[in-house]
Amino acid sequence: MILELDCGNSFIKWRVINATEGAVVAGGIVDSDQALVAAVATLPEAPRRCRLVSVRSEEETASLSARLAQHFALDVVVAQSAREVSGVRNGYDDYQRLGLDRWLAVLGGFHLAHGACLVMDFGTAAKADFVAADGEHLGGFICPGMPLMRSQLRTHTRRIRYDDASAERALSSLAPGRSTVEAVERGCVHMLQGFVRSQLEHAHELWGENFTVLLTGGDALLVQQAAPQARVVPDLVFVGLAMACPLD
Ligand SMILES: Nc1ncnc2c1ncn2[C@@H]1O[C@H](COP(=O)(O)OP(=O)(O)O)[C@@H](O)[C@H]1O
Ligand SMILES: CC(C)(COP(=O)(O)O)[C@@H](O)C(=O)NCCC(=O)O
Ligand SMILES: [K+]
Repeated sequence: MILELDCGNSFIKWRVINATEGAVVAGGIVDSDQALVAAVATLPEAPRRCRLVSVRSEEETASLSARLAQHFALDVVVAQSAREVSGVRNGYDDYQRLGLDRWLAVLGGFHLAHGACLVMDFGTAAKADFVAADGEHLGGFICPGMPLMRSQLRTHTRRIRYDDASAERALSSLAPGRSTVEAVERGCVHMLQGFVRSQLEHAHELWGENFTVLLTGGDALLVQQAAPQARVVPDLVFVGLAMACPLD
């Protein structure tokens, strides 16, 4: 069994795969290292190996690795930046600066698309990355995702205040809001969908009709209607993680 982790700025996504077939046997989303340890401790069979990607600080990533080594005697392989993997070339001037979650989503996206692709990831931040048919990563865009937009409005205004349960209810429609919570939650979704449409336009300018669109991240479903042709791949970062960190 292999434990795989995707440590984002808000949540740790984890799953356990069978080392031989790669079948997913367990998984979940947790908001702390402690909660991860607790979840893994309840598994019927302890994982023997672990690979992870993190966009957290070096210290946080090292501390999580140490905790996993201590609790489960796991050897942890941490994904590292690279100029090129599996025919995909990192497009950043300084390849080490490209967020590792973006890099792995790009690797996974190109692998699944077998050609030009637009990869969009909706987590704490919203990210779009472009990969040409020859594997060249052309770069991308980063803007605030749903959690950041929402918290900026709540923090920097006096009268925008609402709870998580009403936020969830507000997203049952995208019609003009008739309350603060509806106006904000739906407004932010419209911002993200606008982002998606402009990335699609850019991809059309580059490649005409010849490209694949991949959506991932915790908020991918909020934007799906803006990209009806897109493939939603919730585990896209894990696809790239396996490519960047083969364990055999
Ligand atoms: N089952 C879930 N658990 C937690 N957050 C979720 C879940 N499904 C969707 N989300 C949403 O996903 C977003 C976080 O996305 P994620 O890709 O995990 O971010 P990050 O990688 O930056 O930590 C949040 O806006 C959250 O509300
Ligand atoms: C852009 C990000 C903050 C996204 O983080 P996430 O939303 O996945 O938590 C992360 O990919 C990152 O720290 N990138 C480094 C900067 C860059 O990619 O240019
Ligand atoms: K992420």
